[in-house]
Amino acid sequence: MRTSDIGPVTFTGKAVGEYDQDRVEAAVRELLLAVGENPDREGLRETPARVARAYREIFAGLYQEPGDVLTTTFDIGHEEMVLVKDIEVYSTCEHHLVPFHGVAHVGYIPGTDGRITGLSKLARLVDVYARRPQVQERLTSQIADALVAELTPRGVLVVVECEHLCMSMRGVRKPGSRTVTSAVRGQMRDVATRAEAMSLVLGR
Ligand SMILES: Nc1nc2c(ncn2[C@@H]2O[C@H](COP(=O)(O)OP(=O)(O)OP(=O)(O)O)[C@@H](O)[C@H]2O)c(=O)[nH]1
Ligand SMILES: [Zn+2]
Repeated sequence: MRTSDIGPVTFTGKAVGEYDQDRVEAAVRELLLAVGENPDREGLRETPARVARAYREIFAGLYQEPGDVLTTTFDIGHEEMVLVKDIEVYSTCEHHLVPFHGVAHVGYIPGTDGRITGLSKLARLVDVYARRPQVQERLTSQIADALVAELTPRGVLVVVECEHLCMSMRGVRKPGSRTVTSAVRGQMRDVATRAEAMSLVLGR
């Protein structure tokens, strides 16, 4: 567990083993057989290997830590809010293993040392947690807690808005519905600060 001036932080959801390409390939072949398909027909012959390569990418975040991407920090003495909006999110619902996708808005107020990180690093951090089997609420809070631990900022706000294909293409079948989750830490909890951040998020 790591701590920061905003509070204790735990990270969960990392890989418990190594990515096993051969095993994924065998499992996809088995899945195709189980749904009644013929994995040896021409169009499917390469599919298990292809899916195994794709899953390596889709679940790459299982093998990364926030510290791997929040590598570049600058001490420029900037103490005001920094917000990156509309960071594209592609993740995988851990209940049905189908995608959910949308955008994340990530904002923070630097600590008293004025230490900031590269803007692209915020988007990379989103990917670390999105590229895992996920639920949207955990994705949102993990991004916030990682920023707290790595940057010791005075405040953090993360808003994630996604459409879940498990709700669109199957099940309740409600395409177009969007789920909004937020995680607020430290001084971003102050009513006026939070209102300023939310107005920046919503002012498209
Ligand atoms: N809170 C939360 N729920 C999610 C997320 N992704 C999917 N779900 C929900 O997880 C629930 C799983 O419910 P179950 O009843 O176990 O599964 P199911 O029978 O396939 O449910 P339906 O989707 O309603 O058909 C569903 O209500 C999904 O909408 C997420 O990111 N956060
Ligand atoms: Zn789902």
